[in-house]
Amino acid sequence: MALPALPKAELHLHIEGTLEPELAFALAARNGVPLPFADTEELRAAYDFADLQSFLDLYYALMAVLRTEQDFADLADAYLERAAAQGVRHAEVFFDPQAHTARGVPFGTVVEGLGRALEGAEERHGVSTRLIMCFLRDQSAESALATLEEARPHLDRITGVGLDSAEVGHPPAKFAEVFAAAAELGLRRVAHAGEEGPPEYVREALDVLGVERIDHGLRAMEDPELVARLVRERVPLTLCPLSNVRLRAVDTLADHPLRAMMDAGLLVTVNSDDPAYFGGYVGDNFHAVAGVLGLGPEEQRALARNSFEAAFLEDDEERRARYLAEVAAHPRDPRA
Ligand code: HPA
Ligand SMILES: [Zn+2]
Repeated sequence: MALPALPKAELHLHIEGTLEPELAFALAARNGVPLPFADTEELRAAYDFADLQSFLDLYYALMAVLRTEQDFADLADAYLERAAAQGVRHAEVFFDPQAHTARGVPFGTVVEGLGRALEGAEERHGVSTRLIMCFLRDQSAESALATLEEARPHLDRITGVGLDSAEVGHPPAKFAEVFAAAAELGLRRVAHAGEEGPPEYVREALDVLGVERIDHGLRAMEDPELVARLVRERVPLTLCPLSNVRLRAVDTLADHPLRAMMDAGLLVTVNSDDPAYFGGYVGDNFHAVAGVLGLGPEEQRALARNSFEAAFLEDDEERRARYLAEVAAHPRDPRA
């Protein structure tokens, strides 16, 4: 008998990156949107990325099939079902509103569709949720500010803001004003930094944007002083091992610094980033690193605890305590 999946929170997940080829083709048919691929097999064959940008090009192109509130609800519900099957009890979900509004899909269509699926997730899948709106860092600061304005009527659905898309050449400081405005509105703050960009971007995200978690943060390891600070301040890092291999931030999974980061005392978590594109959901990421980096059951349990500690659950500490108790009570594998 297989053991039940280890309970965990997923904190770094782009909902548009959960668009599986089968759903992409179903939505393309439903909406009459042509796709430049003959079938799912041909589409999957395109998932051979050289770097972040080569992935982003396909990621944005495929979003063309997402048009209606129902499309966004279906996308999120499909993710939540898969995530629940891999032990996810709490999911903090990113979305990229500018990628949709730029092609004529209203902000409200996106957020109401996603919001509908997320609010039903506890009952349908046993997963609690938060929604985090990301600004595209390769767009202008003005566009980010306009997006925050569009979000105002929907803030009851949005917990925080993030920063994603092409990193190099777009330092966090470019978004100082919109992050300050988001903080004024009571929104939590995170940012991608140190995926392809230098350690300086991690420092800037903390000092200029006031972020509470760093998404990726891999390249922080090049800067021992920064590592010491991240340890001292217990800044969570949301790592995505399979993503890092697919986008060539690391050569192979065996070269991934996850274990070194744990050993350095960093508060790291394991996440899936864009699971439809990178070969696995969060449980698959756990299995892969456990096998290749030799993480035993207690180390995996520590990663699961970290995920609940790093979650934005300050408004529901009872729930956080319940999830941590589930991790503690998770049955030990008698073979381990
Ligand atoms: O891995 C990523 N990095 C930056 N931006 C992104 N947008 C979706 N996935 C990613
Ligand atoms: Zn990401």
